[in-house]
Amino acid sequence: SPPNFVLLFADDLGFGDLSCYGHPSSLTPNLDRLAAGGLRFTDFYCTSPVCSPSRASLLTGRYQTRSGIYPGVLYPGSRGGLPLNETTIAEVLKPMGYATAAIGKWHLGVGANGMFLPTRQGFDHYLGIPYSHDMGPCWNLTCFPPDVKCFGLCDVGTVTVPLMHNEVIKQQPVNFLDLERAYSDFATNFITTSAKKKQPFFLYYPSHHTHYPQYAGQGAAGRTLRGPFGDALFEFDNTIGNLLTTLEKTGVTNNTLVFFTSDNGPELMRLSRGGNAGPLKCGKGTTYEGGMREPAIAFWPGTIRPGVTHEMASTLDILPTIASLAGAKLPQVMLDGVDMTEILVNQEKSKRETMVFYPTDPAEKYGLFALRLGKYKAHFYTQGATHSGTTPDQDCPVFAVLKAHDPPLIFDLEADPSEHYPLPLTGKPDLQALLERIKKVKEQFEASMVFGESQISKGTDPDLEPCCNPQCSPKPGCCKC
Ligand SMILES: O=[N+]([O-])c1ccc(O)c(OS(=O)(=O)O)c1
Ligand SMILES: [Mg+2]
Repeated sequence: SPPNFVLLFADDLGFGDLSCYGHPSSLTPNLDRLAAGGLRFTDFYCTSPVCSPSRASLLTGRYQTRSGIYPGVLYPGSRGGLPLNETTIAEVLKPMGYATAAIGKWHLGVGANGMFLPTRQGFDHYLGIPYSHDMGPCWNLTCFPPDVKCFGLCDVGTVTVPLMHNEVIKQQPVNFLDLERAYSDFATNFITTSAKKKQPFFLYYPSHHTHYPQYAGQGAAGRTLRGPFGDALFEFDNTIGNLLTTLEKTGVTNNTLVFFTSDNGPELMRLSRGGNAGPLKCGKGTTYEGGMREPAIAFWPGTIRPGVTHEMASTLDILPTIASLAGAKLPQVMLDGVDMTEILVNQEKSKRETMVFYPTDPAEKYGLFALRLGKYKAHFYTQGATHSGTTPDQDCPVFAVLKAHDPPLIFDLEADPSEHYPLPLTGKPDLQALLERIKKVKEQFEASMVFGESQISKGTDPDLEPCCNPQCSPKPGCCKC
């Protein structure tokens, strides 16, 4: 019978944040269990150093430049969103009879009359906050029990954060202390209902954890050595435990692929309340490894043998892989992802030889900033980012201005995963040959790339911000239910 899929997507979680990736004080027993019983990736990439573009690529198998989710991210009042003519993983699976649900952070558009929401993109059910939970004032909201206010101000001047059920606002502002329990119950009910009906299901759970401002309810707050960030991560891990228990109870564990990864690198700017990129350079907002190499785990007892793979793979590859495993038709569009079933099932080599790195704000005149070819990473442009500020590495903060490199900086990521030691190209014939290959790959990629109309350049309209009592005034403060 066709396999079920559970796609777990963390927010702003770094390559070094999980206990099974070496973090000394994080507490992630369920993710560690997935890693021990599944395939842990060491070279897995997202496609953008920030949220919305990365999520667009995950759900479509296409770079964000093709679907138009660039530059930057979507906001509560954005006019644009993931174009409805893009085919999401949910839409690939619906014709095969799958039940589909999305729970958590959408961040691919709300739009007029909720036209871009998950229920319009192939998901039967949605419960969540349609964008980052800092996109609304949080200084007066409770993030930890009994009444510890959230850290920082978040975005003042827009509506408070809404919890939506399908296309209806269920709560505004959301109560962060009850949120994870609501997500967990919604998810376990969805799994149980589908399993009882013997209907194959796709559960997409893009958690808000561990995005700023961190929050955690009873049972997670104060439970980890790592403090607030660790408690938020522990709450996410606990929900994952609930999902695994439900898969067991409903007897579908051996017929379900669980895949975990994260949307972009950690916010180093939050100091000890931020994430950790491990040995990788910089973090969120940059095209260094710390901004785009993510933790990733594939779990499917009886089908995927436990182990670690160093093969290169990406969020782009998840749609083609799920389509192949479900026997579903691929969308007839230019896909950038490749099927990685052979890596999962036979620990084969990856079909992916290259990975392209776009910055937060891609532009046709610059094109890709960096690319990886085999073990080599070439940077044609480098730039720091606000989200990667406060680290001792002077390449990471926003005052590390845009710099072109011709010839590109080239690193050997197997000998030097931290991108410390650029290879000396002069007088080395074999490196000159490598440089030529890299330039050829870049040319071919850029020739294939057609930038779709920017959805984010359509701007924002305050009237489009989700408001639970739209007739009220004065906006946005009156939107409370
Ligand atoms: O890249 N950005 O321009 C950007 C702006 C505001 C955010 O809150 C943000 O963070 S994100 O939404 O979690 O990616 C990113
Ligand atoms: Mg993010």
